[in-house]
Amino acid sequence: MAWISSSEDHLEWHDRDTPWSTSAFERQLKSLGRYYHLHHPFQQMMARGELDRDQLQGWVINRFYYQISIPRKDAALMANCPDPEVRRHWVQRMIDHDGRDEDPGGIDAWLRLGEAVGVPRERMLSLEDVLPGVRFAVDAYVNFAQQRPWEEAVCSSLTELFAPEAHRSRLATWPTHYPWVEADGLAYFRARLGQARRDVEHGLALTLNHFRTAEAQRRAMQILQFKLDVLWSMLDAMYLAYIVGMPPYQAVRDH
Ligand SMILES: O=C(O)c1cc(C(=O)O)c2c(n1)C(=O)C(=O)c1cc(C(=O)O)[nH]c1-2
Repeated sequence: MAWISSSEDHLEWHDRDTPWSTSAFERQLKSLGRYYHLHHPFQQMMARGELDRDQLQGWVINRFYYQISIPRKDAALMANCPDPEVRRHWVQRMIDHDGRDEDPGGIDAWLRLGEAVGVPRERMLSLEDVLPGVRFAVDAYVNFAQQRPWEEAVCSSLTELFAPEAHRSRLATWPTHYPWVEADGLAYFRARLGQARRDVEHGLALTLNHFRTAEAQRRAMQILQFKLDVLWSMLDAMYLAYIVGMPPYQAVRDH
């Protein structure tokens, strides 16, 4: 059985050689939002308040590996990009995560989120509870940015089109469902609402401008689907470990 990332059945084409107009291309990219990790059963459970403390902690711990990898991904993209105009803009993403001067940045905000859900900094920084499947998925994203042309790496960041809805959902549901999480911990999600909007305007404009032929636009759709696969696979690994109760090597340990 083919899963969605190997199928183009859901795309609307006039014919395979005619590119979409810019607005149709944008619409097609946005249509992939239906595969965003917001709709994964793990995040659906999170939004319904069905995760216990260990499961919520597991998500925060594993997502930390994503958080620390994003600026490495952005540095790789910039290393491949000869255009100073793009780099001047893009560098802000690294500053958002790594911080500068008085601003401790997004990685630090995620560590504070960890503390708010009861995970000490040292445990999160140790990365020892990061699941192998999450590592592989996140590393695939960093490798992609290292190995592919920078415009493809820009396109791969476009899942951020859909991220504000995920942040908003957590801000809306956590205080009710997880009242034991200290409210300050949610600052990361709040900060991302504005940052993601700014980032995505830039990334989308670059993508719409660069991928112009029908073939290139198909490639852009595949790239965005690849990134959706990264995010979905991370949650698959977490679901298996924390919801099904089958972390790696469980079967071996049980014998
Ligand atoms: O919490 C989320 O659901 C979520 C998703 C994504 C994403 O779609 O990749 C990002 C973020 N958050 C995020 O906070 C963030 O800084 C970010 C950067 C990027 C990227 O690909 O460059 N994605 C995301």
